Amino acid sequence: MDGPLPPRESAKFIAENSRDVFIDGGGVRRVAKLLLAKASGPELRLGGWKALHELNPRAADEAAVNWVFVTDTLNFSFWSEHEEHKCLVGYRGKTYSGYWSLCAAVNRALDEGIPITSASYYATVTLDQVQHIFRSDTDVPMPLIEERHRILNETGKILLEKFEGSFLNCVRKSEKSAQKLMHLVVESFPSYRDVTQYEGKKISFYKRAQILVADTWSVLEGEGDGCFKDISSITMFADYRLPQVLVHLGALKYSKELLEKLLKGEMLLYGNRQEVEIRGCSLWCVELIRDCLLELIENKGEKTSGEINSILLDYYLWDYARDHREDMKGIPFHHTRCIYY
Ligand SMILES: Nc1nc2c(c(CN[C@H]3C=C[C@H](O)[C@@H]3O)cn2[C@@H]2O[C@H](COP(=O)(O)O)[C@@H](O)[C@H]2O)c(=O)[nH]1
Repeated sequence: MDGPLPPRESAKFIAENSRDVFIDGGGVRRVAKLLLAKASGPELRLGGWKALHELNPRAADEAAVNWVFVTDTLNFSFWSEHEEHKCLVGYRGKTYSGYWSLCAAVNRALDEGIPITSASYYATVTLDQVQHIFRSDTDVPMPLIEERHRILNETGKILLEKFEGSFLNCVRKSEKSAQKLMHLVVESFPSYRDVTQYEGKKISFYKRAQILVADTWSVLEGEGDGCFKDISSITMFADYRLPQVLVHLGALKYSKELLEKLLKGEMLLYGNRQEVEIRGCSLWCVELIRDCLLELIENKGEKTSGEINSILLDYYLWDYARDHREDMKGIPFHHTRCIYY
């Protein structure tokens, strides 16, 4: 049976057939120009992953790779129905929300002597222990906590059975190919199988598998086992934040009907046509921004610190969304509750 279209081809197909989400060529060029000004800065380079984010591991060793694996295994669905009422985690004097609340909880557990990044621990961790580890400082728990527990047990058991309990062994089996690692992750771990249908075709986004490869590349600083020769074949990660920031920057537009639905906070089911169009057009939009940016860099003869790829653009735009939360308040993000992003 033939597999789904790969993410990049899926996104192109969706963008060509989309009925409620559109890419704005002028907006794409404006975003590329915004990024051109940053091309030689600290944000658009591999080192930013550690330099700009205090919760990410400093090391580039096996423990750091297993930290990335467990956080990206749980890297989904942090949004809350009411923005002012959400899960928060305090860690070392700072309060974290969203994705960072997950990282803060992982680091807090490690500080408490709980080996949350060890497969031999999370393969049999109980729901009570998971609720304690990811406890919130507010009365709003981290969303999908039961699913997170189920996925930890499932993933831990597979990592023990197939990769002697360490994700670094999985990385080494990929022989420094980002594509091979992405497919090995999707084949081995069911919760990473971010695939659905669109207009009769099987399509894939593999959002968590792609960000896992990207974060592995980042934590290993692009060297040794993390020196993936095809890292630039990884696309942006189709989550719920990137669409919001692309609309805010004018590179993506919604139909009136879809915008009204999102402004009302209506839920979209995973695999729903409009949800797929939001994710697919966002992915394709970032590919076009990257192409435009690379052209601008070449025309300007701009020096960059290394190859600019969709991963670095994605990281930058995601961080931009975090830093401009207030400015983006009027732009809705789509509400889909699932384990894939
Ligand atoms: N496209 C894209 N989506 C990303 C990330 C990250 C974390 N990566 C950072 C960590 C280290 C690196 O330096 C990266 O900067 C999380 N997410 C997704 O966002 C959503 C959470 O959003 P909020 O509710 O605002 O926290 C959720 O779907 C989550 O899966 C990314 O980078 N790109």
